Amino acid sequence: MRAIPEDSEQQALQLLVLKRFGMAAGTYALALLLTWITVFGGYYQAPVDTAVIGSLMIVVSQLVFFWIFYRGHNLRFRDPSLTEPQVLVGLAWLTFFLYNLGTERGSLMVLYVLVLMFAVFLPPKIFARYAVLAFCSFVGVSLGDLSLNGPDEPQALLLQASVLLVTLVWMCLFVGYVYKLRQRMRQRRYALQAHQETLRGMMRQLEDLASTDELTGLYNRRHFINKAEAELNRLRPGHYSGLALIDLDHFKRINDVYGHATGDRILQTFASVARSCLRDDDVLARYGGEEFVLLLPGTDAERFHACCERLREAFANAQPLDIQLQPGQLSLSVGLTLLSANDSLDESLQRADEALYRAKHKGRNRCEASWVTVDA
Ligand SMILES: Nc1nc2c(ncn2[C@@H]2O[C@H](COP(=O)(O)OP(=O)(O)OP(=O)(O)O)[C@@H](O)[C@H]2O)c(=O)[nH]1
Repeated sequence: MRAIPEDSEQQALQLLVLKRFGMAAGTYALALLLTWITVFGGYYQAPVDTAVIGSLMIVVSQLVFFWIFYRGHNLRFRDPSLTEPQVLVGLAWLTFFLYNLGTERGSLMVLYVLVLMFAVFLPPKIFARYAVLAFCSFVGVSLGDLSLNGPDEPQALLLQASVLLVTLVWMCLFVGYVYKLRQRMRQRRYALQAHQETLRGMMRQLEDLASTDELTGLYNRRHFINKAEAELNRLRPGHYSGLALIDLDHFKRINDVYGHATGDRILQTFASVARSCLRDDDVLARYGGEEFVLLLPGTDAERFHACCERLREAFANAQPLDIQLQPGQLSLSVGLTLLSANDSLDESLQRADEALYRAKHKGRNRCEASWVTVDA
């Protein structure tokens, strides 16, 4: 298709519209067949030229519609199916055909129903307008014929007009019913969409709850493991991510001296200090108790070490509100390592843990590294 709609929704709509056009074109093909059956069957009372004109009307009008749909010009209109113009063309052609058919037109007036079937999804008022047009066209053509050729079975005309009237009234009532049904279905769809939106929101909340540590608002251990595994799978050879275990020093002492609530506030202080030191892509999680774990995607030994040093210093200088701490009371130790492709998360955590142990052993408040990687 040459006219490319803006998004997939428009593409789906255009596909639907083209399918409907295909149905209309198929119906016109049958109409063409009928025209020539009446001609060859000897029922067609006008000169054959008029049948040729009628057939050309069908072919040309369908080519024009096809061109409009093919180029996507129909998308500019409120109803991209162009139902009303199509029904108008259908009614015009049918009236022309029935006029030329002569007295046999009564047996083919049912074709008005066929044309109006394409309008059943229009609002009832608009449908009724086309039903009235169809009725007036048929009666007008029949009366015109009557006045030109004299009264040829006027009772038959009355019967035909009555049958058409009853059929069209019934169709109008049916269209009203279909319209109400569709409105009800649309309302239900909106209600369903609203429910789905609420459910999606609840799912998001649940996911947040399941992946977040309540006290610090950082990711929890389970979520970190998932993220780290995903990062490991993404890592290409020759590229590294930093992994660090961070442990607050002498935290038991802080709890003992200032109380558990203050200890909690200091854990929260660490979380906010760390957030301000890190980028959005960095993953920081509470690993358990006063231990945290950090994953820095796409880094190297030097930059990762510098980042952890920055974090250590920022925490050492932090001043939690309403807590009177002695200078140097806040400190942390870090064990660093690098993750590389084909590494195992367990082994890299083990390396970071060994480095952390060394940092603690050497007097705390420092960063120690285990740079041995599987690439090395
Ligand atoms: N306030 C508070 N304390 C916690 C929490 N989770 C763990 N802790 C405490 O953190 C302390 C950790 O103590 P240790 O494992 O002995 O470590 P530490 O005192 O920091 O000593 P080092 O790590 O060797 O420097 C324990 O007293 C835990 O009770 C928590 O959520 N809130």
